[in-house]
Amino acid sequence: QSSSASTATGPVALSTGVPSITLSTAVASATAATSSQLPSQVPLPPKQAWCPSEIFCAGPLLQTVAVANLFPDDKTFVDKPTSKSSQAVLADFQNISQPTYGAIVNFVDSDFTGEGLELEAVALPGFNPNPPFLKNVTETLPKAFAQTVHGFWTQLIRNTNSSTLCGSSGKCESTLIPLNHTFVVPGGRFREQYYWDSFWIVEGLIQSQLFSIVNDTLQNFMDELERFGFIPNGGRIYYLNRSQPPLFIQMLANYVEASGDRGILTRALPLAEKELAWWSTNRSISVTSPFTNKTHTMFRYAVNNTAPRPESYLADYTTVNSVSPALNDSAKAELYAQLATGAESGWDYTTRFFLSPQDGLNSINIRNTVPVDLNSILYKNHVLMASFYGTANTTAANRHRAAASALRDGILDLFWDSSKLAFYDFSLTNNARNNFFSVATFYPYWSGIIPDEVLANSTSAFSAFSSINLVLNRYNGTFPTTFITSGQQWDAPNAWPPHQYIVLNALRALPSNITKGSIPTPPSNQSTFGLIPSGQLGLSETDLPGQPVQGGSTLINATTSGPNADINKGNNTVANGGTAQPGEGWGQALQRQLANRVFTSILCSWQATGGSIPNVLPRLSDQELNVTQSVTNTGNMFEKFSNLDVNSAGQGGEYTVQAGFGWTNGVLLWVASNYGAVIDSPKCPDLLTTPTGSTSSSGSSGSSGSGSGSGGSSKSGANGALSYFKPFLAFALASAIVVAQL
Ligand SMILES: OC[C@H]1O[C@H](O[C@H]2O[C@H](CO)[C@@H](O)[C@H](O)[C@H]2O)[C@H](O)[C@@H](O)[C@@H]1O
Repeated sequence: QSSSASTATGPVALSTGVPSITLSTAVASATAATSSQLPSQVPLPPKQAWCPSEIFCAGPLLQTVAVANLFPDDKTFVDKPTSKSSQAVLADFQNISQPTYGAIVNFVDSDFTGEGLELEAVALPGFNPNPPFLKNVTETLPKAFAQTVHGFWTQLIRNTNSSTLCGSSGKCESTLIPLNHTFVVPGGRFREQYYWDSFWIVEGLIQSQLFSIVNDTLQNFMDELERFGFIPNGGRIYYLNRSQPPLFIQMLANYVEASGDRGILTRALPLAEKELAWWSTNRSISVTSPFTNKTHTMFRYAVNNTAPRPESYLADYTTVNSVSPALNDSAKAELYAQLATGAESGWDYTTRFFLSPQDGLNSINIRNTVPVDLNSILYKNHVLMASFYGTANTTAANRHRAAASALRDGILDLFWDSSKLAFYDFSLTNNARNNFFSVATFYPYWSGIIPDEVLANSTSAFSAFSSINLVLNRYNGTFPTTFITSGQQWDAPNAWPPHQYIVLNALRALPSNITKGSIPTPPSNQSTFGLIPSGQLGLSETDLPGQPVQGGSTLINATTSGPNADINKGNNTVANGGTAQPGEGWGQALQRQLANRVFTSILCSWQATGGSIPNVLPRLSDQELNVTQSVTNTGNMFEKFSNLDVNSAGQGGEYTVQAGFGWTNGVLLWVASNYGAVIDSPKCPDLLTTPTGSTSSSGSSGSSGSGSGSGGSSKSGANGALSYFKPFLAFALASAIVVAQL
């Protein structure tokens, strides 16, 4: 990226009583001399029937703007409504005689407006600043932080406001899918409603007793089911070829249980059936087990797509066109389909779904993978549907019970490895279990599937969960997505809030008779790695990611094996793991420790980026905040975290780490509500003296910790730390080189 986009930031006029949001509108910026011609382009991909816009979907206009690389984030352009009618925009594009950088910048400036302008902030009527769940939190600082985070909802509530487009003519075009009801956005570049994010947002809203917003969220999803037959990845037309992990039924169940509103089921049950039918028709596959020879109907992510994702056009175009030797058209189409499928899984992207990790993203093979998490989610959906119908409709209830039972058989047959005591994905390519360990191993427990070997006794149950013990002892932060450091955002060292929730709920699902007794001690001269069944992680101890520690004046990796590798081991507990409770078993101890780490990670990274609470949590000094380039910031609630620090955001992937952030708020509130009695005040590292300081958290997306950023993504943000930019710069540089070569 030879020049960065600048950001025009201005307050948006809002009516009284509505929280003010700041729209940061990225300004197009040429990445070469304005008079230079754009790089030559490869032939256009086929038009995508599901995405007919001639402006925002695959076609000459989008490819030309993408190749010009005007914005640090590909999503910026496709989120900019036009400022003229579609016909006028297309005519202006046709009239560009010389496609120079300058001509494309002028075109975008004159024909498009600010990203996110079709949205408006909405007040939360009757917002209660003191929700009852706060009574569950004992200590002063955790309680004050939970209350602060509860207040962040006010910054993330949106309505569609198409009237802001094109004055009163209403003929301008935007990618936003208008929604009839209020919704909650994740934050930062994610300006629209997202499917699986909403599950954790709903969990938090339930703690906050904001039931009408949960109802609105569900009504929007039901409208989408009526309109499209499925729930799209997110609220933009460029997401209309794919869904995301199907958690609608589970949101519905949690809402009905918390609010008592069974009335919603009249509308919801037929639409839930419609969603399940969509997954069966479009995403099921018959798999004959090499272990038992039984045939199971299972589910996979599988998007039909033969073009770059519009919101990541240049990224996909670069990935596909830089493979060496060059791919033919059908191989390109297959890779585009795999990339879109990765996005459908919610894990975009991860080594978990790569055929050969050394070939990286080019080898993504998710369409030929049967994922343990997706099938566990669908199993639980059927269990919940059976209970919704209950005795009022025993035929339907029995149908769902049978579907759940069949899926359970498939999950235990295909995914469960009884010698390693772990669940793994099934590879259709190799007709075998993938020997790749990830946090997805905990989904079946969360869904209520507990293998007999785990139920057998406390020793084998602990073995199945021993990786959590390793993480808490060996690393400073929370449970990583995988143990492979790849630069992809769903790999180490990134730890995502939703997954901490899954791990905690997996532990909660275990019966108490197998979680009694204290956490086992490793064999002599071994670390907690020695408690993990042989081969479970698929890595030797020394191949695990290193944990940086201060070594004199520099950072070095902690010892990688033996007892000293457990750098966070304390007396009866782990650092930032709370206080051991009388009589707690190992299951409760692991939950208490992980819940404290989650709280610590979120709070410390917020404080390190300028967060403070009057009379409870002082604002750090400018000298300290300068370390994270957060002197003018008020704290970031990050979307993902590093498991190497408790005050660091995650990194990697195709966009910079975002702040806001819906699911982080949701998980924090859920943890506060469920573990508040055992959450201690976090001990945040000193930014000036600890190794974490030099690489730790800072503003990322230009949004404040309160999640107020509704626009303005990433690199152009006011407070971005260089450490966050590095992966992107490497990617951008690679993109520029490839584009230049084309
Ligand atoms: O623009 C790239 C991709 O961004 C989204 O994915 C990431 O953010 C989502 C919102 O928080 C989250 O649901 C997903 O798990 C993240 O990986 C989007 O969902 C992708 O479809 C999109 O291609």
